[in-house]
Amino acid sequence: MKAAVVVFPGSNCDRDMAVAIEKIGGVKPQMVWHGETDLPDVDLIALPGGFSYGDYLRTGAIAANSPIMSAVKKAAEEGRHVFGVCNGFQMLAEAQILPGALLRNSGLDYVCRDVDLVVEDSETPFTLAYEGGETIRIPVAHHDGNYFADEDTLDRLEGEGQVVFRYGEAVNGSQRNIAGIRNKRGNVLGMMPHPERLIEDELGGADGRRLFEGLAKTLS
Ligand SMILES: NC(=O)CC[C@H](N)C(=O)O
Repeated sequence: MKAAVVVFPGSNCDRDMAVAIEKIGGVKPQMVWHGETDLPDVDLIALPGGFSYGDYLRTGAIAANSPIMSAVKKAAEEGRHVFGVCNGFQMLAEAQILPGALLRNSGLDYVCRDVDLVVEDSETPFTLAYEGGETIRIPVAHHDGNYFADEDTLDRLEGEGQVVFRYGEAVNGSQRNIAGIRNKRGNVLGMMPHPERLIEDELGGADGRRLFEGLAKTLS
């Protein structure tokens, strides 16, 4: 699987993402600086977690206006796979590549722990190695993970099967416990939990591994 990981000032999960892609996908991804205007010819573009621009203004808002994001938007429209984790999801929402917004956690605290996550849709290219309805354990680490959208948008997301992951417990106040959504076409996924942090038992668990296995299967 040919992949690129976009790096922003303040990214801190870019290396973990690159390691997961290389270990499971078999090919070292290209690291692309946010100031570039073109993406390499890849099948997967990953927007990693972190604190781009120190989360100033609103988290993900400045990164969403980086030069590379026009290319990311175009790639998404062309059907290439785009995967945003945590700060990457916040950027996808700010860039309006995915609907909704990630607000401050309802408890106003930074939540950093493993959480139960229900795989609502196991038919996306990102989740096909999971069972539908399965509960997995994946870490979260964020202060702005409280997913918000208006009721019509939420109903549409649910109706079209675009809710891919839902928290199996109270985490951050997200509407309808939404933890991850996809676009209508299914080639863009944004999620707050970090599957790239849990890809082997030595790290405390491997529930994140199958996401990359699914991608590798789809994109090989
Ligand atoms: N791990 C991360 O990507 C942190 C995300 C983010 N900037 C927040 O705390 O909300």
